[in-house]
Amino acid sequence: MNAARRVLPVDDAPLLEAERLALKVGERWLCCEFSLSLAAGECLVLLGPNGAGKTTLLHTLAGLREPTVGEVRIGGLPYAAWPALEAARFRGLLAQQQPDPFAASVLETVLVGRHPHLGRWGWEGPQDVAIARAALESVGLAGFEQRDVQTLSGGERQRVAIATLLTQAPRLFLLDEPLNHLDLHHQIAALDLFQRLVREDGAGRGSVLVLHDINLAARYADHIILLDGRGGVMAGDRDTVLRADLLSQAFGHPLRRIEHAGRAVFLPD
Ligand SMILES: Nc1ncnc2c1ncn2[C@@H]1O[C@H](COP(=O)(O)OP(=O)(O)OP(=O)(O)O)[C@@H](O)[C@H]1O
Repeated sequence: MNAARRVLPVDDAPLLEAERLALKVGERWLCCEFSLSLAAGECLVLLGPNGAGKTTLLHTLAGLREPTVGEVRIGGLPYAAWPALEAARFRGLLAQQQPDPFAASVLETVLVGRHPHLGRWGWEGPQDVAIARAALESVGLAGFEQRDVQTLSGGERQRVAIATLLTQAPRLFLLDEPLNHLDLHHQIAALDLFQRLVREDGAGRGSVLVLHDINLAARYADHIILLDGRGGVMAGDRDTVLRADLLSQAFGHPLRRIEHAGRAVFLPD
């Protein structure tokens, strides 16, 4: 092995760090300076009203756009230090939309997740197919392999997208509205699945989720970043940020907090 080759990631570094980050689109500041650090085993949820900047922030954390101010690091190093394929094995993004311009089978679509892992010639082997099949099974889509993705329902297509990300098998999951199109059962199943993966001992995984449901955020998040849509950011542990007054201000609608079975529930007035 070439001794000069950089070893990624840095030992014991947090999965994800943002230092003194601030984001601007056009003339508008989406968020003022804040910092975050996500360790293995943790889940961070991004909350805020429409247009507040959640997707822009997630894409910045994914390395798809430069921060206006500050720095993002994964595994202890800025994206510029990561070769693209190694970064794709470390972090994976579930995008908000899944465009399907061409006909393709569900299995072919899910196998796209293996690309960062393939050898020089880019052929998928039996092991890659087995990983893809296991991912489809874990989202309840065993038996859908040969279906054309263009014929799927919205919820089925979303679960194919989740299976594609599982097939990619990154350590850091970045999920933009992963519950889009999912019914209640599949919403909980998807969040439980990612929680299990993140909490698995020794796996070194973590997750960042954009959610619209405050109660699901209260149930699954360790940390919350709440964008108020006016450039304000509240970042911290779940119980520090999930306060009725802060949420009411950010969403522009009064909310009340109720304790039920040891769990905080937020109800709109
Ligand atoms: N290239 C751009 N030029 C101008 N404005 C932009 C650009 N990209 C994003 N925006 C604006 O930045 C704001 C934040 O967008 P973003 O998609 O990050 O919001 P969001 O919180 O994810 O919203 P939603 O909950 O509706 O999905 C929006 O008002 C959007 O119109």
